[in-house]
Amino acid sequence: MVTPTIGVLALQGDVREHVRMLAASGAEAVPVRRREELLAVDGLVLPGGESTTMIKLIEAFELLEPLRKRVADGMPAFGTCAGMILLADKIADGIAGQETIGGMATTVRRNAFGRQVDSFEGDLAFTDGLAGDRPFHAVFIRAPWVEEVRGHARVLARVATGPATGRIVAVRQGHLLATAFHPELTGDPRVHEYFVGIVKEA
Ligand SMILES: NC(=O)CC[C@H](N)C(=O)O
Repeated sequence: MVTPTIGVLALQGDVREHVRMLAASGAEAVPVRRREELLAVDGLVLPGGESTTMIKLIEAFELLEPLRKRVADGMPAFGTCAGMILLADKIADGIAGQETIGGMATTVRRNAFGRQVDSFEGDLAFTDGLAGDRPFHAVFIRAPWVEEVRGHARVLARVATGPATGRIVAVRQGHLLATAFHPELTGDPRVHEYFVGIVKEA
């Protein structure tokens, strides 16, 4: 596939920023709101926003089962922040009964960095050659972290400084990718390019 078509789930959250980054990373980017649109894409980005709101909208738009099925059937998906929560099999502190799409063998903790450090920025060193030799400047906004990875989920990056040092903030499991931060906000296309590569391989 020369130019993959990658959808951005467009029910809530920072959709436009992802569309722009995907377009700059060698993909055709399209918003996805309906089942037929979901079925037509080669991969999907789940943006940041508010995971409790997003899952309600996903249910209201009757997308939960179609999303679960496409993810289970191998469609590459990339979740950022709230999107990372949506891809996790478990939420450590979710409001009672908060559903996820699931698929990644991870447990995430919402708003994990706490109130004082609500939002912050920092440089990350990635494994897996994702970022070459240069650190990736990451923006965290009321971010979750990954409390635990199981099975085939692999850690790609951890927080490098401060009280949260060592916390897992990027994970890959085969065709699934998740970051606790917002790579769509900093103008550095490396994480999006990496995801476009996963979609091309799939
Ligand atoms: N920037 C974000 O996506 C924040 C995620 C939000 N705290 C949630 O739990 O859904």
